[in-house]
Amino acid sequence: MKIDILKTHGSYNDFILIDEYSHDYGLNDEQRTSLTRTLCDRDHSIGADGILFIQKSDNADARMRIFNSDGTEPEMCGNGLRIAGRYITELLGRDHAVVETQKANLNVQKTDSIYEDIQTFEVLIGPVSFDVSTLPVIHSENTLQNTVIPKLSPDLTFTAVSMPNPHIITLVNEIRENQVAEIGKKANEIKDVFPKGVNVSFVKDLGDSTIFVQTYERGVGITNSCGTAMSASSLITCLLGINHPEKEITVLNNGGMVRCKVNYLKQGGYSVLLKGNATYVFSGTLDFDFSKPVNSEFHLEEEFPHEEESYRKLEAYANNVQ
Ligand SMILES: N[C@@H](CCC[C@H](N)C(=O)O)C(=O)O
Repeated sequence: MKIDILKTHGSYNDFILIDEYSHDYGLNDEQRTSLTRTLCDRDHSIGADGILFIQKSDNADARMRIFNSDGTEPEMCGNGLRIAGRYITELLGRDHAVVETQKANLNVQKTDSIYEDIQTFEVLIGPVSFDVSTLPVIHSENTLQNTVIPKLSPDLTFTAVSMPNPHIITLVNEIRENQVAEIGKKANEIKDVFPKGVNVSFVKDLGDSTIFVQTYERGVGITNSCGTAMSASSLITCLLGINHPEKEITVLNNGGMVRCKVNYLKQGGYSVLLKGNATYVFSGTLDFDFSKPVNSEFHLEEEFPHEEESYRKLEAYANNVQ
């Protein structure tokens, strides 16, 4: 089967985008899982943190489904939604779109460049909930806030929040990647605490409304960044009094930088506005053999070097802020 693909990234959280909106490839979920596992393999294929499937929607402008590199389908993806938003708005010739995701229809808007000449989109992340049943996390109280999870670590304290995919966040003085990896892996093994797994983020406050976030993603492992995790981390720093709702927070990560603004909702609760790049890397056609995925071939059609060059400048700027 011939399938067009677009390689993209949001803060170097990288995705392959497959347009099922314009092309009816007739894929079923078993095939989507097979495509994802095969193509995301960094050693033997294109490599990516996940695949974004863009589809028609009955109640929004389009629908985004995200599959993690291990083939599982999570509820949401913040960096991916910016990319889906760019793709959909360009397809429809508009600046704004409403995108159906697993738990909610979300707004995506093209906005001012986050840094010189970068395709920038903002997405409103939600619904946000601290109710432990929404992650889920097995805990004796309704919320888990600033609390030690003994099976995970005797000294780190975590806050659990769904964005609506599940996150736990800890604030630390220093981020050590091997610790993020170890705790993240463990959290995804203790199914009696996190039955559906969890994204685990370590956050360092850098002062002046700036934080650094590193995340171990459920279904992927350590990534350069995670959009819903950076939104969740911004929210947690507001709850801890380090940052403030309605004020922009700069979030640095290993893939660059985004900006988040925590909003109070009139009806109570929060949403988070996530603003950042939606960068195209290359596009091409895949000759995919579902009976023998390893035999599949990829033909490169177009590269976007100008986008990559601009993004490198943002990365250099972000490295200087740290
Ligand atoms: N990278 C994403 C989140 C993708 C889903 C996550 N791994 C999960 O399983 O919940 C983002 O940018 O939010």
